[in-house]
Amino acid sequence: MVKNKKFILVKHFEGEIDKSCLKLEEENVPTLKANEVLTEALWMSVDPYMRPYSAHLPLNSVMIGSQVAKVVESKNERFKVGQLVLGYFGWQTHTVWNPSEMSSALGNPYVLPDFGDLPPSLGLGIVGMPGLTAYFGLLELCDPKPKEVVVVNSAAGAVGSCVGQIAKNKGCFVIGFAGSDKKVKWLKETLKFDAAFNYKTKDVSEALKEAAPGGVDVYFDNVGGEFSSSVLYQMKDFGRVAVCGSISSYNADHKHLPKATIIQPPLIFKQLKMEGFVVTRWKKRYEEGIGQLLKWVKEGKLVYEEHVTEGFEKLPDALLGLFQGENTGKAVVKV
Ligand SMILES: NC(=O)C1=CN([C@@H]2O[C@H](COP(=O)(O)OP(=O)(O)OC[C@H]3O[C@@H](n4cnc5c(N)ncnc54)[C@H](OP(=O)(O)O)[C@@H]3O)[C@@H](O)[C@H]2O)C=CC1
Ligand SMILES: CCCCCCC/C=C/C=O
Repeated sequence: MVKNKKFILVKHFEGEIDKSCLKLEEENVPTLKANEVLTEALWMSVDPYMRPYSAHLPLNSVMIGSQVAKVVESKNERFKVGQLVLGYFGWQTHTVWNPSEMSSALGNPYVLPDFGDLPPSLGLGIVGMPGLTAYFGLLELCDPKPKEVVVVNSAAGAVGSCVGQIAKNKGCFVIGFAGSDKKVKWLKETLKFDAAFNYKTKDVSEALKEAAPGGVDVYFDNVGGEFSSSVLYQMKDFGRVAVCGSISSYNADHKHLPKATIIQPPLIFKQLKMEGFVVTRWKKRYEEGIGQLLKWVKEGKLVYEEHVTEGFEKLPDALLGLFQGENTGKAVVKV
């Protein structure tokens, strides 16, 4: 009998990720019915959204998340044994699913395109949801032009590293912020960012005055809070701001949220455009985005890094690691 291992959310997180909120269970995998598919997870994703989105997950549900999985049995002619699929199947090793009954809110499971020699785990990262977030968020909301100054934070992470590289490829002057000197070195030396700073040791306003004395045209925000207030005061007139993430506040108590400097003065007097977004807005264009991102990776125009944690049982540690800045590039778990 095939066994499914799964992590159940037994308590909602309060404050930092607490591993005891997740319980590992095992169950028998049921026999397939007509039209059903059985997949086995190969690579699992850990993403910051898991912290805020899990607050709405009913207790005792399988923890949310996407995975790259292999079709191991199929009674559905659209999915063949051996194919690799990307699906939001949650934190479980084996999933029985009926393609015609899957929810489409996040985008339905799809067969990965041909990655050639590239690892299939990229389907969770630069050629997956984080890459799409960078691609659509930056290009659709910020419309960066050659020579414009683009600032991105969490810049050595999955989304940020892709944002900075797309902006570089568009001919922009790119400034990244990350949480360690090692990450800063990677941004400058490998990703060829024009400037990069460790926000833990360098004041953000001072850094921007040094690197972009004329001001910032585009700000791609992954962090929020006081960091963002600082950047907004350094924007040029008619600057564009994509509000992608707010990881600095995901662990905060929503009844006592941290305060940040007010942002209305620069928004008004610099006539800024600031827009929040969720990547699923463009789910009808995912195929286009994935095709473009994969092409850029194959052409060497996008460089990727992965932070791999070994072992399904280590998923909670890997999720916690995101909030401790452990990862350079995309954090994934090899099952
Ligand atoms: N709107 C959308 O549709 C989407 C939004 N997102 C958002 O994009 C952001 C980046 O996601 P992703 O690229 O997957 O994750 P990352 O790969 O960037 O990993 C998270 C990183 O966040 C940084 N970080 C953690 N805690 C803090 C903190 N308190 N203050 C500042 N930085 C912190 C750490 O880097 P460091 O060492 O630099 O501190 C860490 O490595 C997140 O906010 C996420 O929610 C992601 C996907 C879709
Ligand atoms: C419940 C799965 C959500 C997937 C969409 C990701 C959007 C991320 C937003 C912020 O991190």
